[in-house]
Amino acid sequence: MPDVKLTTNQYGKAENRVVRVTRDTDRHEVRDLNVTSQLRGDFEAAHTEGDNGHVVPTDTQKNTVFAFARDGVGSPEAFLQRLADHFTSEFSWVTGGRWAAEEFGWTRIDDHDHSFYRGSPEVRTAVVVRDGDETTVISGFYGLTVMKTTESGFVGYPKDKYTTLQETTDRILATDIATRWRYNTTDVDFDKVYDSVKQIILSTFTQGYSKALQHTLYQMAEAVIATHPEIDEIKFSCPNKHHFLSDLSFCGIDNPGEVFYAADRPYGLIEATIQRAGSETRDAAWVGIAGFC
Ligand SMILES: O=c1[nH]c(=O)c2[nH]c(=O)[nH]c2[nH]1
Repeated sequence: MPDVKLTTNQYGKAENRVVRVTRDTDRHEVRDLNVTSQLRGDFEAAHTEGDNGHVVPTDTQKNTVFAFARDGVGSPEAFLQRLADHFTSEFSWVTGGRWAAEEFGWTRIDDHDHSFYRGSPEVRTAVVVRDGDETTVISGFYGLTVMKTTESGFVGYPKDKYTTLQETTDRILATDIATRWRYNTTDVDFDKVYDSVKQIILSTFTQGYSKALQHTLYQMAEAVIATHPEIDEIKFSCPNKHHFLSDLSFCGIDNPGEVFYAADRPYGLIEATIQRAGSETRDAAWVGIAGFC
């Protein structure tokens, strides 16, 4: 046998689809989550000896998620922290873990009391990483598709023999916003800050002239960090959903920026992390996030 040792490990139940209906009154409320629970700690013997004495079953983790939902869910970030508190206090060898959730938004149909449609374009995300006494909360969303039909351009880039792109000062800017932001505290009204960050991102997208998607992402990040002292870092991953002006000259028709061909691939992929100057990093908390953010 080669000389090996166990290094990083975590385990749990992935993608527990929990739908919590609050029906204290006839006007029901819905929270619809996809929750993943993973424990970290002393699981050495399970791997090296097949000794399951420390292995809280993934099935138990799943049951705990559903049992906790019975007491109400609240924000996904608060729910995940309750799970973290439980597993790290109940089992002495569980020293931390990673709890993640997606949340799907439901909107009332005609303001109806108990009928909804999947009304939120974006999927909300939350991650809680517990390491001993340290808790890191990362929130975000993906799938928020936005477009502005002018006030965007792209000029001043280097040109070489492979460059065919024409400079433009009037183009469509469209993207699917994926973003995650890291809090420097757990003392947060997470639902309220989520709504605020989403609104800041959308408002910033509309404002002013975009010199590039990179420029716009940076302005969104600056605005979020300026408004929210509890946020130290924000990441974006945004495809540049190209809209090419359709050349109608073949049949003698002009096209003053009105008919576009929406290409689906290839697409530019613009990704950036913007951090509050002087703030501490928590790079370990980002491990496990698929892709850039
Ligand atoms: O906003 C843009 N950023 C780029 O980096 C880029 N590259 C490109 O061809 N078009 C664009 N647009």
